[in-house]
Amino acid sequence: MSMASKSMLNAQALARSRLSYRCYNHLSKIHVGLGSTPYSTKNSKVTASHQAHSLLSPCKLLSQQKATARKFSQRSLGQDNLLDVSVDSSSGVATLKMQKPPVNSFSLEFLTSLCINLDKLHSDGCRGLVIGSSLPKIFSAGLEITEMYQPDEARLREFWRTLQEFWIKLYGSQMITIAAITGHSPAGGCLVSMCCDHRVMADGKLTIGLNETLLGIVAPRWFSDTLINTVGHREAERALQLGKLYSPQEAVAVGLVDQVVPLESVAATVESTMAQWLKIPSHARHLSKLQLRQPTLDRLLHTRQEDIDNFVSFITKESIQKSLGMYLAALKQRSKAK
Ligand SMILES: CCCC/C=C\CC(=O)SCCNC(=O)CCNC(=O)[C@H](O)C(C)(C)COP(=O)(O)OP(=O)(O)OC[C@H]1O[C@@H](n2cnc3c(N)ncnc32)[C@H](O)[C@@H]1OP(=O)(O)O
Repeated sequence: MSMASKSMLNAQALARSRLSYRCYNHLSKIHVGLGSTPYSTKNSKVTASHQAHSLLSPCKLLSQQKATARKFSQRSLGQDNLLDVSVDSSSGVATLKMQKPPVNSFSLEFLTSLCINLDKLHSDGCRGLVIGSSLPKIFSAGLEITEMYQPDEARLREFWRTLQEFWIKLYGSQMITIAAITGHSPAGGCLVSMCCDHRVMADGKLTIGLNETLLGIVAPRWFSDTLINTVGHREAERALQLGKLYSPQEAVAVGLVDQVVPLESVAATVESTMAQWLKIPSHARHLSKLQLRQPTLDRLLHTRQEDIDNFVSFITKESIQKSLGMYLAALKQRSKAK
């Protein structure tokens, strides 16, 4: 490598480390210790495997080993039972695959794991992140409905806080984020996709959209802001009210996704898109992203507690619980009938 390109890389690395990352700073103040505090949960404890992950520092470590690194070697960060995370040591691009059968629904444990892994990849200096799914035909079915149905209030609050946190981390991420949408992506699944900088969706009988009204619930302001920022105000008005689930072709037509390709081409398309984005100086790219996204992030950052209170008071209403119960029963019925 020439001296000129070395010093440019150094300057970029320095700029990255100096960049005052408002979201992360803010979050680390608000929610320190997410990675180290055992989360007692309904079904399990989330910590052991995450702490094992945090002993590794693949991006930094491996960049020092550049001379001996094989081109495109994949370094697995291991798996917890919910996520499969690996890092390409030559590019610093991480791939995070959701693997929570049957439908990658976002429970408290799952969201906690996602937050911890995002923090880890960010602090390891990863430059890019591909979010995908290991489950065929499913990106994510959105929020785990049983978290909201007949809930324990303390857990419900933690669930919503962790969802907020995940959104804040991902929407403002310093990494280049690309969603590889190889399956259905309703509600929270669509939200996660929209947080990414670029969305590649597989063609076929799949759907994506914010369908909350179909469950009788109302997407909070930060969900709708994210949609407005993605597809524009008018399209968002219709989509939110109708709970519209778009086909891949419809989604690309309104800009909800950026590319639709055959399923077998999703990985290659994501890789070539990432390669293009990686050519842009990282600090300039990230500051440009924040210029557009920070006002939306700030709106939630300034009202997090109020948003949790609103959510809890809304979701625990008898009428809303009734709607959720009916929706869950219909899902189960449909699943049984298959
Ligand atoms: C103020 C509140 C704001 C809330 C904001 C966000 C809301 C959300 O994100 S709510 C979640 C909304 N999600 C959905 O409406 C999606 C529902 N699921 C589906 O449409 C389908 O499951 C899907 C198209 C994703 C996949 O279809 P299939 O592959 O055919 O799977 P099945 O439908 O047979 O489902 C298998 C199994 O999973 C259960 N399931 C599905 N989605 C959820 C979910 N979101 N939460 C919990 N459980 C879910 C489904 O009932 C089946 O269970 P079993 O009957 O036990 O097999």
